[in-house]
Amino acid sequence: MRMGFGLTARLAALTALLTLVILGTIAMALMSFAEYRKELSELSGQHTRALMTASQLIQQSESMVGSGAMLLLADDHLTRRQAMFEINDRKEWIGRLVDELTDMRPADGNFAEINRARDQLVESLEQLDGLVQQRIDLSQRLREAHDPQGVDRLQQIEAQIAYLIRAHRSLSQALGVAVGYHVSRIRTEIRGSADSLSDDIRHRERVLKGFVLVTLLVLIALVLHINRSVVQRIVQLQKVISSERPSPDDLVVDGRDEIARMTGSIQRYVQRINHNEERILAMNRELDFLATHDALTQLNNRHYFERALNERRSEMQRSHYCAVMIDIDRFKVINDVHGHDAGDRVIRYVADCLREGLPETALIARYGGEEFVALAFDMTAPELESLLEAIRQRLESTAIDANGESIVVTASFGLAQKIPDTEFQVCLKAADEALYEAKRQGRNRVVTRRMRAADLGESSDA
Ligand SMILES: Nc1nc2c(ncn2[C@@H]2O[C@H](COP(=O)(O)OP(=O)(O)OP(=O)(O)O)[C@@H](O)[C@H]2O)c(=O)[nH]1
Repeated sequence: MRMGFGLTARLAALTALLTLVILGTIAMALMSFAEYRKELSELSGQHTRALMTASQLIQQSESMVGSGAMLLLADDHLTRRQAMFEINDRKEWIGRLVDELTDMRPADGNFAEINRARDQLVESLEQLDGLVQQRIDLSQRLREAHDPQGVDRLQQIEAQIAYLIRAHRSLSQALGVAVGYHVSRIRTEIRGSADSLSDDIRHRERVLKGFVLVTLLVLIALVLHINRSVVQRIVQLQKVISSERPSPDDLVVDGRDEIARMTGSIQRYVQRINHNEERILAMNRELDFLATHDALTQLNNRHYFERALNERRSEMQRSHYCAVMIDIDRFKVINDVHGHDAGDRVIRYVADCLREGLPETALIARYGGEEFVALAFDMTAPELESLLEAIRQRLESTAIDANGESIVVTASFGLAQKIPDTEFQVCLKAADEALYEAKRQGRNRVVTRRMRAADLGESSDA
Protein backbone atom coordinates (compact mmCIF):
# COMPACT_ATOMS: atom_id res chain seq x y z
CA MET A 1 0.00 0.00 0.00
CA ARG A 2 1.15 3.50 -0.79
CA MET A 3 2.18 6.03 1.83
CA GLY A 4 -0.52 8.08 3.49
CA PHE A 5 0.72 11.48 2.48
CA GLY A 6 0.31 13.01 -0.96
CA LEU A 7 2.43 12.87 -4.07
CA THR A 8 3.36 16.55 -3.81
CA ALA A 9 4.49 16.04 -0.21
CA ARG A 10 6.52 12.95 -1.17
CA LEU A 11 8.19 14.69 -4.11
CA ALA A 12 8.82 17.77 -1.95
CA ALA A 13 10.39 15.56 0.76
CA LEU A 14 12.62 13.77 -1.75
CA THR A 15 13.61 17.05 -3.41
CA ALA A 16 14.34 18.58 0.01
CA LEU A 17 16.45 15.54 0.89
CA LEU A 18 18.33 15.84 -2.37
CA THR A 19 18.83 19.57 -1.85
CA LEU A 20 20.10 18.92 1.69
CA VAL A 21 22.58 16.31 0.46
CA ILE A 22 23.81 18.63 -2.31
CA LEU A 23 24.04 21.60 0.07
CA GLY A 24 25.82 19.38 2.62
CA THR A 25 28.30 18.32 -0.06
CA ILE A 26 28.93 21.91 -1.10
CA ALA A 27 29.20 23.06 2.54
CA MET A 28 31.63 20.28 3.29
CA ALA A 29 33.72 21.08 0.24
CA LEU A 30 33.77 24.78 1.18
CA MET A 31 34.67 23.96 4.80
CA SER A 32 37.44 21.69 3.59
CA PHE A 33 38.79 24.41 1.30
CA ALA A 34 38.72 26.89 4.22
CA GLU A 35 40.55 24.44 6.47
CA TYR A 36 43.13 23.66 3.79
CA ARG A 37 43.65 27.37 3.24
CA LYS A 38 44.17 27.83 6.98
CA GLU A 39 46.55 24.92 7.23
CA LEU A 40 48.46 26.07 4.17
CA SER A 41 48.73 29.59 5.54
CA GLU A 42 50.01 28.09 8.81
CA LEU A 43 52.49 26.08 6.83
CA SER A 44 53.59 29.04 4.77
CA GLY A 45 53.31 31.46 7.70
CA GLN A 46 54.39 30.00 11.00
CA HIS A 47 56.67 27.24 9.75
CA THR A 48 58.16 29.30 6.96
CA ARG A 49 58.78 32.17 9.34
CA ALA A 50 60.42 29.81 11.78
CA LEU A 51 62.47 28.37 8.95
CA MET A 52 63.57 31.83 7.83
CA THR A 53 64.47 32.80 11.40
CA ALA A 54 66.46 29.60 11.71
CA SER A 55 68.22 30.37 8.42
CA GLN A 56 69.05 33.85 9.72
CA LEU A 57 70.36 32.17 12.85
CA ILE A 58 72.64 30.00 10.74
CA GLN A 59 73.79 33.05 8.81
CA GLN A 60 74.55 34.92 12.04
CA SER A 61 76.48 31.98 13.52
CA GLU A 62 78.44 31.68 10.27
CA SER A 63 79.07 35.43 10.34
CA MET A 64 80.27 35.08 13.91
CA VAL A 65 82.72 32.40 12.77
CA GLY A 66 83.79 34.78 9.95
CA SER A 67 84.28 37.62 12.43
CA GLY A 68 86.37 35.18 14.54
CA ALA A 69 88.60 34.62 11.49
CA MET A 70 88.85 38.39 11.00
CA LEU A 71 89.89 38.69 14.67
CA LEU A 72 92.50 36.00 14.17
CA LEU A 73 93.99 37.79 11.19
CA ALA A 74 93.88 41.26 12.80
CA ASP A 75 97.39 42.86 12.92
CA ASP A 76 96.39 46.13 14.47
CA HIS A 77 94.06 47.11 17.26
CA LEU A 78 91.57 48.85 15.01
CA THR A 79 90.88 45.71 12.97
CA ARG A 80 90.75 43.66 16.19
CA ARG A 81 88.20 46.01 17.80
CA GLN A 82 86.10 46.00 14.62
CA ALA A 83 86.11 42.19 14.66
CA MET A 84 85.13 42.12 18.34
CA PHE A 85 82.42 44.70 17.68
CA GLU A 86 80.96 42.50 14.95
CA ILE A 87 81.27 39.43 17.20
CA ASN A 88 79.25 41.15 19.93
CA ASP A 89 76.79 42.40 17.36
CA ARG A 90 76.32 38.80 16.08
CA LYS A 91 76.01 37.61 19.67
CA GLU A 92 73.06 40.00 20.20
CA TRP A 93 71.50 39.01 16.89
CA ILE A 94 71.73 35.36 17.75
CA GLY A 95 70.10 36.04 21.12
CA ARG A 96 67.28 38.01 19.46
CA LEU A 97 66.67 35.32 16.84
CA VAL A 98 66.67 32.60 19.51
CA ASP A 99 64.08 34.63 21.47
CA GLU A 100 61.93 34.91 18.32
CA LEU A 101 62.20 31.16 17.71
CA THR A 102 61.33 30.50 21.36
CA ASP A 103 58.19 32.63 20.94
CA MET A 104 57.28 30.92 17.68
CA ARG A 105 57.98 27.42 18.88
CA PRO A 106 57.43 27.33 22.63
CA ALA A 107 57.18 23.55 22.45
CA ASP A 108 60.85 23.31 21.47
CA GLY A 109 62.64 23.75 24.80
CA ASN A 110 66.16 23.28 23.45
CA PHE A 111 67.12 26.83 22.46
CA ALA A 112 69.26 27.22 25.59
CA GLU A 113 71.82 25.00 23.86
CA ILE A 114 72.26 27.57 21.10
CA ASN A 115 72.68 30.39 23.60
CA ARG A 116 75.13 28.32 25.61
CA ALA A 117 77.17 27.46 22.50
CA ARG A 118 77.05 31.13 21.46
CA ASP A 119 78.21 32.31 24.90
CA GLN A 120 81.02 29.78 24.97
CA LEU A 121 82.05 30.86 21.47
CA VAL A 122 82.00 34.53 22.45
CA GLU A 123 83.96 33.71 25.56
CA SER A 124 86.59 31.84 23.53
CA LEU A 125 86.70 34.73 21.06
CA GLU A 126 87.22 37.14 23.94
CA GLN A 127 90.17 34.99 25.07
CA LEU A 128 91.36 34.97 21.48
CA ASP A 129 90.99 38.75 21.45
CA GLY A 130 93.26 38.97 24.51
CA LEU A 131 95.90 36.78 22.82
CA VAL A 132 95.59 38.67 19.50
CA GLN A 133 96.00 41.91 21.45
CA GLN A 134 99.19 40.55 23.07
CA ARG A 135 100.44 39.30 19.70
CA ILE A 136 99.96 42.77 18.11
CA ASP A 137 101.74 44.53 20.95
CA LEU A 138 104.63 42.02 21.05
CA SER A 139 105.03 42.07 17.26
CA GLN A 140 105.19 45.85 17.48
CA ARG A 141 107.90 45.67 20.10
CA LEU A 142 109.92 43.08 18.23
CA ARG A 143 109.86 45.22 15.11
CA GLU A 144 111.36 48.10 17.11
CA ALA A 145 114.01 46.10 19.10
CA HIS A 146 115.56 42.70 19.04
CA ASP A 147 114.21 40.65 21.97
CA PRO A 148 114.90 36.89 22.02
CA GLN A 149 112.56 36.45 25.05
CA GLY A 150 109.87 38.33 23.20
CA VAL A 151 110.25 35.93 20.24
CA ASP A 152 109.76 33.01 22.62
CA ARG A 153 106.75 34.66 24.15
CA LEU A 154 105.29 35.31 20.66
CA GLN A 155 105.64 31.65 19.81
CA GLN A 156 103.84 30.72 23.03
CA ILE A 157 101.04 33.15 22.17
CA GLU A 158 100.77 31.68 18.64
CA ALA A 159 100.58 28.21 20.16
CA GLN A 160 97.80 29.36 22.53
CA ILE A 161 95.99 31.02 19.62
CA ALA A 162 96.29 27.77 17.62
CA TYR A 163 94.84 25.90 20.58
CA LEU A 164 92.00 28.42 20.92
CA ILE A 165 91.31 28.21 17.16
CA ARG A 166 90.77 24.45 17.46
CA ALA A 167 88.49 24.99 20.45
CA HIS A 168 86.78 27.80 18.59
CA ARG A 169 86.21 25.50 15.58
CA SER A 170 84.57 22.82 17.70
CA LEU A 171 82.39 25.48 19.44
CA SER A 172 81.34 26.83 16.01
CA GLN A 173 80.44 23.31 14.98
CA ALA A 174 78.47 22.84 18.21
CA LEU A 175 76.58 26.08 17.49
CA GLY A 176 75.91 24.95 13.89
CA VAL A 177 74.70 21.54 15.09
CA ALA A 178 72.38 23.15 17.68
CA VAL A 179 70.88 25.47 15.05
CA GLY A 180 70.79 22.69 12.43
CA TYR A 181 68.92 20.47 14.89
CA HIS A 182 66.08 23.01 15.05
CA VAL A 183 66.10 23.57 11.31
CA SER A 184 65.72 19.86 10.71
CA ARG A 185 62.92 19.72 13.35
CA ILE A 186 61.12 22.56 11.57
CA ARG A 187 61.53 20.75 8.24
CA THR A 188 60.24 17.53 9.79
CA GLU A 189 57.25 19.40 11.14
CA ILE A 190 56.59 20.98 7.74
CA ARG A 191 56.74 17.53 6.13
CA GLY A 192 54.50 16.13 8.91
CA SER A 193 51.96 18.93 8.40
CA ALA A 194 52.05 18.38 4.64
CA ASP A 195 51.56 14.62 5.14
CA SER A 196 48.67 15.11 7.58
CA LEU A 197 47.17 17.69 5.18
CA SER A 198 47.48 15.18 2.36
CA ASP A 199 45.88 12.44 4.53
CA ASP A 200 43.11 14.82 5.47
CA ILE A 201 42.53 15.74 1.83
CA ARG A 202 42.36 12.04 0.94
CA HIS A 203 39.88 11.43 3.77
CA ARG A 204 37.72 14.39 2.74
CA GLU A 205 37.94 13.20 -0.85
CA ARG A 206 36.50 9.84 0.20
CA VAL A 207 33.74 11.53 2.22
CA LEU A 208 32.92 13.84 -0.71
CA LYS A 209 32.78 10.86 -3.08
CA GLY A 210 30.41 9.23 -0.59
CA PHE A 211 28.24 12.35 -0.61
CA VAL A 212 28.26 12.41 -4.42
CA LEU A 213 27.28 8.71 -4.44
CA VAL A 214 24.46 9.36 -1.98
CA THR A 215 23.32 12.33 -4.13
CA LEU A 216 23.31 10.10 -7.21
CA LEU A 217 21.40 7.36 -5.38
CA VAL A 218 18.83 9.85 -4.08
CA LEU A 219 18.56 11.30 -7.61
CA ILE A 220 18.04 7.83 -9.10
CA ALA A 221 15.50 7.04 -6.36
CA LEU A 222 13.72 10.32 -7.15
CA VAL A 223 13.63 9.56 -10.89
CA LEU A 224 12.41 5.98 -10.29
CA HIS A 225 9.85 7.20 -7.80
CA ILE A 226 8.53 9.85 -10.23
CA ASN A 227 8.48 7.24 -13.01
CA ARG A 228 6.63 4.67 -10.88
CA SER A 229 4.27 6.91 -8.96
CA VAL A 230 3.58 9.53 -11.63
CA VAL A 231 4.60 8.69 -15.20
CA GLN A 232 3.55 5.01 -15.30
CA ARG A 233 0.22 5.69 -13.61
CA ILE A 234 -0.53 8.63 -15.94
CA VAL A 235 0.41 6.51 -19.00
CA GLN A 236 -1.86 3.71 -17.69
CA LEU A 237 -4.63 6.24 -17.10
CA GLN A 238 -4.18 7.71 -20.58
CA LYS A 239 -4.31 4.21 -22.14
CA VAL A 240 -7.56 3.39 -20.37
CA ILE A 241 -9.37 6.67 -21.09
CA SER A 242 -8.26 6.74 -24.74
CA SER A 243 -9.78 3.31 -25.41
CA GLU A 244 -13.02 3.07 -27.40
CA ARG A 245 -15.21 2.48 -24.36
CA PRO A 246 -13.25 2.84 -21.11
CA SER A 247 -14.38 0.58 -18.31
CA PRO A 248 -14.35 2.03 -14.77
CA ASP A 249 -12.94 -1.31 -13.56
CA ASP A 250 -9.78 -0.73 -15.63
CA LEU A 251 -9.11 2.49 -13.69
CA VAL A 252 -7.22 1.31 -10.62
CA VAL A 253 -7.47 3.70 -7.67
CA ASP A 254 -4.30 2.78 -5.83
CA GLY A 255 -3.51 4.78 -2.67
CA ARG A 256 -4.76 8.20 -1.58
CA ASP A 257 -2.42 10.62 -3.35
CA GLU A 258 -3.33 13.24 -5.98
CA ILE A 259 -3.17 10.82 -8.92
CA ALA A 260 -5.28 8.27 -7.02
CA ARG A 261 -7.83 11.00 -6.29
CA MET A 262 -7.74 12.14 -9.93
CA THR A 263 -8.17 8.48 -11.05
CA GLY A 264 -11.13 8.17 -8.67
CA SER A 265 -12.71 11.32 -10.17
CA ILE A 266 -12.10 10.05 -13.71
CA GLN A 267 -13.54 6.66 -12.70
CA ARG A 268 -16.74 8.31 -11.44
CA TYR A 269 -16.81 10.52 -14.53
CA VAL A 270 -16.42 7.46 -16.81
CA GLN A 271 -19.18 5.71 -14.86
CA ARG A 272 -21.46 8.71 -15.43
CA ILE A 273 -20.52 8.90 -19.13
CA ASN A 274 -21.09 5.14 -19.58
CA HIS A 275 -24.40 5.37 -17.76
CA ASN A 276 -25.48 8.36 -19.89
CA GLU A 277 -24.25 6.59 -23.02
CA GLU A 278 -26.34 3.53 -22.12
CA ARG A 279 -29.35 5.76 -21.57
CA ILE A 280 -28.78 7.53 -24.90
CA LEU A 281 -28.36 4.17 -26.67
CA ALA A 282 -31.58 2.90 -25.06
CA MET A 283 -33.35 6.11 -26.07
CA ASN A 284 -31.91 5.78 -29.57
CA ARG A 285 -33.14 2.19 -29.72
CA GLU A 286 -36.53 3.34 -28.52
CA LEU A 287 -36.60 6.23 -30.99
CA ASP A 288 -35.46 3.90 -33.73
CA PHE A 289 -38.21 1.45 -32.77
CA LEU A 290 -40.79 4.24 -32.70
CA ALA A 291 -39.59 5.51 -36.08
CA THR A 292 -39.74 2.09 -37.69
CA HIS A 293 -42.70 0.48 -35.88
CA ASP A 294 -46.35 1.06 -35.56
CA ALA A 295 -47.26 2.00 -32.01
CA LEU A 296 -50.61 0.17 -32.04
CA THR A 297 -49.52 -3.21 -33.42
CA GLN A 298 -45.73 -3.18 -32.82
CA LEU A 299 -45.38 -4.28 -36.45
CA ASN A 300 -43.03 -2.40 -38.78
CA ASN A 301 -44.63 0.73 -40.18
CA ARG A 302 -45.07 1.62 -43.83
CA HIS A 303 -42.18 4.08 -43.77
CA TYR A 304 -39.77 1.36 -42.57
CA PHE A 305 -41.23 -1.19 -44.99
CA GLU A 306 -40.71 1.05 -48.03
CA ARG A 307 -37.28 2.22 -46.91
CA ALA A 308 -36.15 -1.38 -46.33
CA LEU A 309 -37.29 -2.41 -49.79
CA ASN A 310 -35.64 0.59 -51.41
CA GLU A 311 -32.39 -0.02 -49.58
CA ARG A 312 -32.36 -3.67 -50.70
CA ARG A 313 -33.60 -2.88 -54.15
CA SER A 314 -30.97 -4.85 -56.12
CA GLU A 315 -31.06 -7.73 -53.63
CA MET A 316 -34.86 -7.77 -53.90
CA GLN A 317 -34.56 -8.00 -57.65
CA ARG A 318 -32.63 -11.27 -57.36
CA SER A 319 -34.58 -12.87 -54.51
CA HIS A 320 -37.83 -14.90 -54.63
CA TYR A 321 -40.80 -13.76 -52.62
CA CYS A 322 -44.54 -13.28 -52.61
CA ALA A 323 -46.33 -10.07 -51.61
CA VAL A 324 -49.64 -9.99 -49.81
CA MET A 325 -51.91 -7.04 -49.05
CA ILE A 326 -54.43 -7.55 -46.20
CA ASP A 327 -57.41 -5.33 -45.39
CA ILE A 328 -59.96 -5.78 -42.59
CA ASP A 329 -63.44 -6.00 -44.02
CA ARG A 330 -65.94 -3.31 -43.27
CA PHE A 331 -63.84 -1.90 -40.52
CA LYS A 332 -65.61 1.43 -40.58
CA VAL A 333 -68.73 -0.37 -39.29
CA ILE A 334 -66.75 -1.88 -36.38
CA ASN A 335 -65.57 1.57 -35.46
CA ASP A 336 -69.00 3.02 -35.80
CA VAL A 337 -70.76 0.25 -33.86
CA HIS A 338 -68.24 -0.69 -31.19
CA GLY A 339 -66.20 2.44 -30.92
CA HIS A 340 -62.68 3.43 -31.83
CA ASP A 341 -61.07 1.53 -28.95
CA ALA A 342 -62.73 -1.67 -30.02
CA GLY A 343 -61.48 -0.93 -33.56
CA ASP A 344 -57.95 -0.63 -32.19
CA ARG A 345 -58.35 -3.92 -30.38
CA VAL A 346 -59.42 -5.55 -33.65
CA ILE A 347 -56.43 -4.08 -35.53
CA ARG A 348 -54.05 -5.43 -32.84
CA TYR A 349 -55.70 -8.85 -33.01
CA VAL A 350 -55.40 -9.07 -36.80
CA ALA A 351 -51.73 -7.98 -36.50
CA ASP A 352 -51.11 -10.78 -33.96
CA CYS A 353 -52.73 -13.32 -36.27
CA LEU A 354 -50.50 -12.22 -39.14
CA ARG A 355 -47.36 -12.32 -36.96
CA GLU A 356 -48.20 -15.81 -35.73
CA GLY A 357 -49.50 -17.15 -39.05
CA LEU A 358 -46.72 -16.00 -41.37
CA PRO A 359 -43.12 -17.31 -41.36
CA GLU A 360 -40.66 -15.57 -39.01
CA THR A 361 -38.60 -14.43 -41.99
CA ALA A 362 -41.57 -12.61 -43.49
CA LEU A 363 -41.44 -8.81 -43.52
CA ILE A 364 -44.82 -7.65 -42.16
CA ALA A 365 -45.92 -4.01 -41.82
CA ARG A 366 -49.01 -2.02 -41.06
CA TYR A 367 -49.55 -0.29 -44.36
CA GLY A 368 -52.43 2.04 -43.53
CA GLY A 369 -55.38 2.34 -41.11
CA GLU A 370 -56.71 -1.22 -41.24
CA GLU A 371 -54.45 -2.38 -44.05
CA PHE A 372 -51.36 -4.60 -43.77
CA VAL A 373 -48.64 -5.75 -46.15
CA ALA A 374 -46.26 -8.71 -45.99
CA LEU A 375 -43.41 -10.12 -48.04
CA ALA A 376 -42.74 -13.84 -47.60
CA PHE A 377 -39.37 -14.95 -48.97
CA ASP A 378 -38.51 -18.19 -50.77
CA MET A 379 -42.14 -19.32 -50.84
CA THR A 380 -44.37 -20.15 -53.74
CA ALA A 381 -47.80 -18.53 -54.09
CA PRO A 382 -49.65 -21.78 -53.26
CA GLU A 383 -47.54 -22.28 -50.10
CA LEU A 384 -48.31 -18.75 -48.92
CA GLU A 385 -51.89 -19.03 -50.04
CA SER A 386 -52.52 -21.94 -47.68
CA LEU A 387 -50.98 -19.94 -44.77
CA LEU A 388 -53.20 -16.96 -45.60
CA GLU A 389 -56.21 -19.18 -45.84
CA ALA A 390 -55.46 -20.48 -42.34
CA ILE A 391 -55.22 -16.93 -41.02
CA ARG A 392 -58.43 -15.96 -42.74
CA GLN A 393 -60.24 -18.96 -41.21
CA ARG A 394 -58.83 -18.19 -37.78
CA LEU A 395 -60.19 -14.63 -38.03
CA GLU A 396 -63.69 -15.56 -39.12
CA SER A 397 -63.93 -18.31 -36.54
CA THR A 398 -62.70 -16.31 -33.52
CA ALA A 399 -64.66 -13.75 -31.59
CA ILE A 400 -62.60 -10.84 -30.36
CA ASP A 401 -63.39 -9.59 -26.91
CA ALA A 402 -63.59 -5.79 -26.93
CA ASN A 403 -64.88 -4.17 -23.72
CA GLY A 404 -67.11 -7.13 -22.97
CA GLU A 405 -68.46 -7.32 -26.50
CA SER A 406 -67.61 -10.11 -28.92
CA ILE A 407 -66.62 -9.01 -32.37
CA VAL A 408 -65.99 -11.29 -35.29
CA VAL A 409 -64.02 -9.79 -38.14
CA THR A 410 -62.97 -11.01 -41.53
CA ALA A 411 -60.22 -9.82 -43.78
CA SER A 412 -59.48 -9.89 -47.50
CA PHE A 413 -56.08 -11.00 -48.82
CA GLY A 414 -54.49 -10.10 -52.21
CA LEU A 415 -51.55 -12.29 -53.09
CA ALA A 416 -49.01 -12.02 -55.91
CA GLN A 417 -45.77 -13.86 -56.64
CA LYS A 418 -42.78 -11.91 -57.81
CA ILE A 419 -41.90 -12.25 -61.46
CA PRO A 420 -38.13 -12.78 -61.89
CA ASP A 421 -36.02 -9.65 -62.58
CA THR A 422 -38.78 -7.19 -61.73
CA GLU A 423 -38.92 -4.37 -59.21
CA PHE A 424 -40.74 -5.00 -55.93
CA GLN A 425 -43.33 -2.30 -56.78
CA VAL A 426 -44.59 -4.53 -59.58
CA CYS A 427 -45.30 -7.36 -57.18
CA LEU A 428 -46.89 -5.00 -54.59
CA LYS A 429 -49.11 -3.44 -57.23
CA ALA A 430 -50.23 -6.90 -58.32
CA ALA A 431 -51.00 -7.86 -54.69
CA ASP A 432 -52.99 -4.64 -54.27
CA GLU A 433 -54.94 -5.42 -57.39
CA ALA A 434 -55.60 -8.93 -56.06
CA LEU A 435 -56.89 -7.39 -52.79
CA TYR A 436 -59.16 -5.13 -54.73
CA GLU A 437 -60.39 -8.19 -56.56
CA ALA A 438 -61.01 -10.01 -53.25
CA LYS A 439 -63.07 -7.05 -52.01
CA ARG A 440 -64.91 -6.94 -55.25
CA GLN A 441 -65.71 -10.66 -55.07
CA GLY A 442 -67.40 -10.19 -51.70
CA ARG A 443 -64.51 -9.96 -49.16
CA ASN A 444 -63.27 -12.56 -46.63
CA ARG A 445 -61.18 -14.43 -49.19
CA VAL A 446 -57.70 -14.88 -50.53
CA VAL A 447 -57.18 -13.87 -54.15
CA THR A 448 -53.97 -14.67 -55.93
CA ARG A 449 -52.90 -12.70 -58.90
CA ARG A 450 -50.92 -15.00 -61.20
CA MET A 451 -48.66 -13.18 -63.61
CA ARG A 452 -46.14 -13.94 -66.31
CA ALA A 453 -43.50 -11.56 -67.58
CA ALA A 454 -45.52 -11.12 -70.75
CA ASP A 455 -48.53 -9.93 -68.70
CA LEU A 456 -46.63 -7.10 -67.05
CA GLY A 457 -48.82 -4.05 -66.88
CA GLU A 458 -51.97 -6.04 -67.57
CA SER A 459 -54.20 -7.64 -64.99
CA SER A 460 -55.16 -11.29 -65.07
CA ASP A 461 -57.43 -12.81 -62.44
CA ALA A 462 -57.04 -16.10 -60.76
N1 LIG B 1 -60.11 2.34 -34.66
C1 LIG B 1 -59.29 2.74 -35.68
N2 LIG B 1 -59.84 3.02 -36.85
C2 LIG B 1 -59.08 3.38 -37.90
C3 LIG B 1 -57.69 3.47 -37.74
N3 LIG B 1 -57.15 3.84 -38.94
C4 LIG B 1 -58.18 3.98 -39.80
N4 LIG B 1 -59.38 3.69 -39.18
C5 LIG B 1 -60.65 3.70 -39.70
O1 LIG B 1 -60.79 2.62 -40.61
C6 LIG B 1 -61.88 2.87 -41.47
C7 LIG B 1 -61.59 2.42 -42.86
O2 LIG B 1 -62.77 2.41 -43.54
P1 LIG B 1 -62.87 2.20 -45.09
O3 LIG B 1 -61.58 2.74 -45.75
O4 LIG B 1 -64.05 2.91 -45.56
O5 LIG B 1 -62.98 0.70 -45.37
P2 LIG B 1 -63.85 -0.41 -44.69
O6 LIG B 1 -64.86 0.17 -43.81
O7 LIG B 1 -62.90 -1.36 -44.00
O8 LIG B 1 -64.50 -1.08 -45.87
P3 LIG B 1 -63.83 -2.10 -46.90
O9 LIG B 1 -62.37 -1.83 -46.88
O10 LIG B 1 -64.42 -1.70 -48.16
O11 LIG B 1 -64.18 -3.40 -46.41
C8 LIG B 1 -62.14 4.38 -41.36
O12 LIG B 1 -63.40 4.63 -40.71
C9 LIG B 1 -60.99 4.89 -40.50
O13 LIG B 1 -61.40 5.99 -39.67
C10 LIG B 1 -57.13 3.19 -36.48
O14 LIG B 1 -55.94 3.27 -36.24
N5 LIG B 1 -58.03 2.81 -35.50
